[in-house]
Amino acid sequence: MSLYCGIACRRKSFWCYRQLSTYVTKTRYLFELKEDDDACKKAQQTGAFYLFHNLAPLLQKSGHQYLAPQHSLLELERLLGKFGQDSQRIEDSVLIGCSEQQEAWFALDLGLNSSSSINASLQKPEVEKELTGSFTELRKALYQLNVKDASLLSTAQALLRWHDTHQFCSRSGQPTKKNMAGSKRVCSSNQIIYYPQMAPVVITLVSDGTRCLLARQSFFPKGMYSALAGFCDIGESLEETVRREVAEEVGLEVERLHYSASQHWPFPNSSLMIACHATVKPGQTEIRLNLRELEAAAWFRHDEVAIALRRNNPYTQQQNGAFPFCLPPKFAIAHQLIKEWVEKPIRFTLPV
Ligand SMILES: NC(=O)c1ccc[n+]([C@@H]2O[C@H](COP(=O)([O-])OP(=O)(O)OC[C@H]3O[C@@H](n4cnc5c(N)ncnc54)[C@H](O)[C@@H]3O)[C@@H](O)[C@H]2O)c1
Ligand SMILES: [Mg+2]
Repeated sequence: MSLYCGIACRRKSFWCYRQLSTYVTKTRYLFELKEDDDACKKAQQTGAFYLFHNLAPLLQKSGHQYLAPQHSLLELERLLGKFGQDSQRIEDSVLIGCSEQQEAWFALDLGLNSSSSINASLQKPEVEKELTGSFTELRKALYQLNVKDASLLSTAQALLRWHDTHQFCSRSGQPTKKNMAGSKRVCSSNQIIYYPQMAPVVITLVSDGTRCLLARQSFFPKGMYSALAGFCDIGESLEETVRREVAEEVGLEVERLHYSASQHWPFPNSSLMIACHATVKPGQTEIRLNLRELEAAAWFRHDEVAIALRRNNPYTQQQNGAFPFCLPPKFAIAHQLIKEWVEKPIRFTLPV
């Protein structure tokens, strides 16, 4: 990493990147691509594309892992040509990041109806055969993707879904148009700009000092338990949401709170997961389950949770009936929160 220069001068490109650290250079480059449609279109020529079909990413199996293949613009144009589509469709792609060498990464959904092309969506089996991969449900694939691909595909899916569901202005009813990068949509009749949104959600690992509280919803994979989660209501602080959600879902009063980390989560719509540890008042540990929200909740001992964490792919192992319960995938912040609780004592800072 070179020294952070702090001086941004305008030259040929939007920013002069000389002397900036790799991270700052990358960030400024992505900013430029979001602001400048021509620069973004140019970046597509040397960029890499991740393909989706109805929000399922194209993946290739390699042993027990899934890999997310990248395609060049040329390969994509050839593919669209083969299936009778014009390359105009590439304008539906969204920018999702770039490499340290400033190779821009894009995502394109070949299954959703395209706003920039009159042709219908591409048929999934034909495309899978052509690209020697399969469009796989992202939620299931998360267990077998590396963290970088999981994160990139989650961003891509969330952005593609947002564009698919925000094609009209909610004030005028007129179509909205995306910019080249897909970082916003604009209504041409009144110039209202729409930006992709995330709903804030708190996820809390409640502890009584020696045990932690895990719960499951009926749609979770069989045997999977996670920390308590809930959407922030309008007007609430993070602390108020934690206190309300824990009371609503398991009938307990949270005493102290410690912020841990945050994560974007694409399912079922974009959320910003804000992860916290919390304790309950000593002696007040009796769970009163809210059956409208949860199927089950229980206190788990440290050693039980530590064993569950060590399993490689709890989902598969649970299906075999070998273990009493399993935890969310490594990539999920719930997993990180539980791991943190198992590995080190938490210093509680915030009273609620
Ligand atoms: N990344 C992780 O580790 C992880 C772990 C657990 C849960 N989650 C996510 O957290 C989210 C919230 O958890 P939950 O379902 O227990 O929340 P919740 O306890 O608030 O219950 C969901 C209900 O809240 C209501 N609601 C209020 N505001 C809403 C909004 N903006 N969007 C949707 N519904 C809203 C709806 O009636 C919905 O049925 C879920 O989407 C889930 O995917 C992520
Ligand atoms: Mg909940």
